[in-house]
Amino acid sequence: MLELPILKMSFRLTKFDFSHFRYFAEKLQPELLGGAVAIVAVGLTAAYFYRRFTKVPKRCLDPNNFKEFELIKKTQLSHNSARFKFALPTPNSVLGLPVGKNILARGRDSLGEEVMRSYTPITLDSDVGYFELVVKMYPNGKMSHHFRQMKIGDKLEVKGPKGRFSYKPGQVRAFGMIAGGSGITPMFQITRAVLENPKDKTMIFLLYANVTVDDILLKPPNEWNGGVGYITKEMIQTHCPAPSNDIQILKCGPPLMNNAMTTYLNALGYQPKMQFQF
Ligand SMILES: Cc1cc2nc3c(=O)[nH]c(=O)nc-3n(C[C@H](O)[C@H](O)[C@H](O)COP(=O)(O)OP(=O)(O)OC[C@H]3O[C@@H](n4cnc5c(N)ncnc54)[C@H](O)[C@@H]3O)c2cc1C
Repeated sequence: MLELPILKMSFRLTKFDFSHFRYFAEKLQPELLGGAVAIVAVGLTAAYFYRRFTKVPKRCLDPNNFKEFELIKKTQLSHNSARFKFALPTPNSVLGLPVGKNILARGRDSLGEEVMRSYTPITLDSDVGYFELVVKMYPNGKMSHHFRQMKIGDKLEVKGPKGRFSYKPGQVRAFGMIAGGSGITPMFQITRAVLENPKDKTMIFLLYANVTVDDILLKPPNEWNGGVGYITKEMIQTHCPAPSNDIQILKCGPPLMNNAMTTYLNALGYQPKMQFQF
């Protein structure tokens, strides 16, 4: 039986505070309405001129057409994974990918046949002028072949955004994340978005399983000393938020792992709406 090392992290933050919004709602009086309309009008005019005269970053993705992006850097992370950095058309461009969404990449397998696969950039739209993918390449993988062959200056065809998951700050009190191998990428992207927004108080608990320690993607540079073994029902119980309407468990791993996690989560009382599989 394969032994899977497990990386566990938890980010403890406090509940979102809406009290100041409630204060304004309760104190709002009819005589203030004229002033409010005037303020809204001034606000809309300011927004128009802001958009007209400032450089709003250009979004690059097209959901219907593949667009080409040039590979500008490739960093080998382990024996079978690498980080790919692609340039956007201008230094001010942003990819235009909402948090939680993914892209479709098109390439050629070893027989020259067209192949398309989904990937989740580890960058956000706060990263201007480029985007990055972390890709795990399998020995006989079709798209893996394409990525293995890519050289600096080559172009990758990409379209999107795609995906059923959408993320808004404060939509849940806590996320439990269960990832395997390259399934860490959507978790990484969402975690970055939460941690980089000081107003977002969402708590995050991560269980991350890999075949060997060397396979752990995006791990901190210092020595890793997590647990060993498959993710069990008991680990979920210990490390993930308990079933509740204000939490969600996100799953992203190989099919067998996803199926096992769904069985455990169901048995632990997590209703389908509390689970999401990428
Ligand atoms: C929404 C979404 C986002 C994704 N984001 C990323 C990402 O950011 N980075 C990334 O590296 N991958 C990501 N993937 C996986 C990616 O889409 C491909 O499945 C993966 O790159 C393998 O494609 P391939 O054509 O090389 O392999 P295939 O030719 O499809 O398969 C070849 C072999 O690899 C095995 N294999 C394929 N995928 C997996 C897997 N996930 N785990 C274990 N074994 C597997 C198959 O069983 C088979 O034996 C994502 C998948 C989805 C659905």
